[in-house]
Amino acid sequence: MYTLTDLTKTYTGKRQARVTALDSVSITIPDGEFVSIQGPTGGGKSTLLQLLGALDRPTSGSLSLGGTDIATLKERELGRLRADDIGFVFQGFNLIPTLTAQENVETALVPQHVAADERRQRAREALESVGLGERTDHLPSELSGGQQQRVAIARALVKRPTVLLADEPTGNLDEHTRDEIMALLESQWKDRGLTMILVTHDSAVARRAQRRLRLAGGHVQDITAA
Ligand SMILES: Nc1ncnc2c1ncn2[C@@H]1O[C@H](COP(=O)(O)OP(=O)(O)OP(=O)(O)O)[C@@H](O)[C@H]1O
Repeated sequence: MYTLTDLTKTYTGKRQARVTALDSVSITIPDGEFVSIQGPTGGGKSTLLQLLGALDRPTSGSLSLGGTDIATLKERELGRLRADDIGFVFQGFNLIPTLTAQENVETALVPQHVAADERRQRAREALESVGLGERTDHLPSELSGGQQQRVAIARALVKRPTVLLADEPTGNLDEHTRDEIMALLESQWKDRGLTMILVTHDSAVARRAQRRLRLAGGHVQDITAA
């Protein structure tokens, strides 16, 4: 479970004034929940996802995942948390263009020191689970956008995380492919009992979540019933 208490993040640039990206946000996200986050540009969505993903630390307040306070972890421990527990999916897929689908998925297991044989086996299974068992030797440039996102989802899930964070995962896809990717994410969420947190500008996507949050001006609001 995530517990956020008075979570605040400010950025201080060299020349610009201080920006409060998140302003005293307090929410809990139970294990296994599917949450969507919407809101205007600059509202703080990416900042929140970065904190939830242990990619950055809050300025003040606390953020705990399963009882571990992320704000107090050392860099190495943050790295281990990211490598073991948190899968990321991005709008732009972020695949390595010179590696095949299979190799891209295997890279997620390197920080976990999984032996090469097991890496190959698990990556193949992950690609099969996203419907790409026949495409393991293709380069990203040889795959469609939807297929590339499937590889990225396999890469996020092959390490068996407890949390999946997705930043506009369907932002680069047409409506039909968007629906296919959402169906895939939802089936993986159910099968694996993941906590899934998804940032989106697309209300059709956001409505599929169990709980809908809106972030604007650094403040969070529950709009599930809206
Ligand atoms: N590294 C940074 N340095 C300074 N200001 C930043 C930094 N990152 C974000 N901000 C500011 O913090 C605020 C929140 O930004 P954030 O990227 O979290 O919003 P967002 O809701 O994800 O927006 P978008 O929908 O455009 O991606 C904005 O005012 C932004 O300019």
